Amino acid sequence: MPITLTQVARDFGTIRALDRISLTIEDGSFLTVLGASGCGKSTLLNLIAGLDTPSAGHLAIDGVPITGPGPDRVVVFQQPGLYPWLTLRDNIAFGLRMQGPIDWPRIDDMIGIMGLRGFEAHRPYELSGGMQQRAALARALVMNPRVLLMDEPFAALDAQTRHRMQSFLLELWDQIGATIVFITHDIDEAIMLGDRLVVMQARPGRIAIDQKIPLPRPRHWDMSLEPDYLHLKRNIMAVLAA
Ligand SMILES: Nc1ncnc2c1ncn2[C@@H]1O[C@H](COP(=O)(O)OP(=O)(O)OP(=O)(O)O)[C@@H](O)[C@H]1O
Repeated sequence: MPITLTQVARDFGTIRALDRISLTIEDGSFLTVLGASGCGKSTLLNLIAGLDTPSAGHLAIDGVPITGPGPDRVVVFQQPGLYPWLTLRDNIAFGLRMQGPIDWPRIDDMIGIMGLRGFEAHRPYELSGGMQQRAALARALVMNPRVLLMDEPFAALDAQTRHRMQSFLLELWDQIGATIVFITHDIDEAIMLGDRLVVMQARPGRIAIDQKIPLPRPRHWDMSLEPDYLHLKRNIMAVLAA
């Protein structure tokens, strides 16, 4: 069952951050949301996460109104936000503490999947940026969310690490089958990752493009030289420049 947004608006004082957003996000799909700074991307994500409430319209998941955060929806931010005093393993387990006894074998499996084995006892400052972000992703995934909300999760990484993390996320998504809503400033990242792409425009924040990405999976970077890809990218650039 999908996430549905119906005529959603969000005002901050006189600023209309989002205006009449209607969107259906299919279960298990990968939606990328692209737009210039200030067009309401984070506001949209926060509403889906239940961290904020709309000024008008409504949001639902499986037809049930979203009234607050829930364990079915987990957010991954640009900054990994690991606790500096905890080891990598304890950081990853942190979210599960609230839910009763920690399933340590599951934590250790996730550490393996993330390629972090051997670093369990390290503190965040002893890890590279990419490793910290993988730990943040692991911390989110051990919660077994149906929906992963990602707010520019790779924006702070260098280009190479970013490419590695993008490929890694696609492989992971293939295995976990969660719905992903992924916010980015980066056109190539938006096209390369998503099944579907929403491009937003600012003041007020509105959907300017909402379309399926016509590229087969698995994705490869050399697809970015194909005519379909370049055509889509050119259309998006025109909208972003408008
Ligand atoms: N808590 C808030 N109080 C007041 N204004 C806000 C608040 N949150 C967002 N806004 C305003 O709403 C608009 C949309 O902000 P939002 O952070 O959603 O944009 P964004 O597309 O995520 O930007 P960026 O890419 O820079 O993160 C902006 O004009 C912002 O100043």
